[in-house]
Amino acid sequence: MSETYDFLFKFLVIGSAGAGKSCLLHQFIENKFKQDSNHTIGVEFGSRVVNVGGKTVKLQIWDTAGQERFRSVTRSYYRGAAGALLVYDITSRETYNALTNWLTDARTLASPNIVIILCGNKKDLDADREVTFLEASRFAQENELMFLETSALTGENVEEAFLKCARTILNKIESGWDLASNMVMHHCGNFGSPADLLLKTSSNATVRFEENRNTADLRPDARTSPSSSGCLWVCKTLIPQLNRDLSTPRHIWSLSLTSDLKELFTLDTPPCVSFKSV
Ligand SMILES: Nc1nc2c(ncn2[C@@H]2O[C@H](COP(=O)(O)OP(=O)(O)OP(=O)(O)O)[C@@H](O)[C@H]2O)c(=O)[nH]1
Repeated sequence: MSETYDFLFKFLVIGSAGAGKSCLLHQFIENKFKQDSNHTIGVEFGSRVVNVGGKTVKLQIWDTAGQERFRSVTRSYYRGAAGALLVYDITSRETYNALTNWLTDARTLASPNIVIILCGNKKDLDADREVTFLEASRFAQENELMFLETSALTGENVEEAFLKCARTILNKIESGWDLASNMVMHHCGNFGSPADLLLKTSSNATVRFEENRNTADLRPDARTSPSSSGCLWVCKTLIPQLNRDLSTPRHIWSLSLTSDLKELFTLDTPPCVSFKSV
């Protein structure tokens, strides 16, 4: 079933094992507490369409395993993320102490511009608290993070955390944040359907597709008419090669944009398109 939305953002939920990442995602998607949550193995995935400031935004959320042994797997999912919930458990100083490492991963592997909200989870267990609100809010301020204390159990601030992050990304895009000047979208993986690949750009942007050193400039006449949120490029209809090649595992291609990418990536089926700076 197809859904329509103005923007799609890839989100990550990162942080140490047991902090409550899977429960936060479950509360956000299902609106209830996940009983008997087990350790995540590798990566899990959920999505929800929300309304942010009058725009429809699809959040494509990747819940990563916090256990160290999955670190190399989860790291490969960071690319292309526009936002992240960085989660610690307020009753566990150990999970708080690990925040700097998670933050470094997010900013180096996703993007230095990634919008991050720090979530002090298990707010309902205030009596067992090991990390004060003040201490964490200072850490957030020093590291340019937004901050909320949440409870996946009661649902307190869960919706707010995701929406606050989405709102900040949207504000940045709408105030002309050029997320992708000199950026190359880069994919190495397996697509379900190339029809899902869409790019929104400003009306004067040009897009170049590169594959095995062959390049093809996308034709301006193949764009849909400019809308308030920019031009929409539907790559499937523009580049016949995409139909063939995007479903090949580990096929590598890239898209370069001259300017003004309005939307980071738009794919329904994971793994999604990601990008890197050049
Ligand atoms: N009291 C309380 N318990 C919570 C809350 N969130 C999660 N838990 C519990 O904390 C434990 C770990 O939760 P998970 O969501 O599985 O933790 P995780 O961060 O996804 O762990 P990994 O998948 O190993 O990285 C489970 O026993 C949950 O029931 C919360 O807000 N309050």
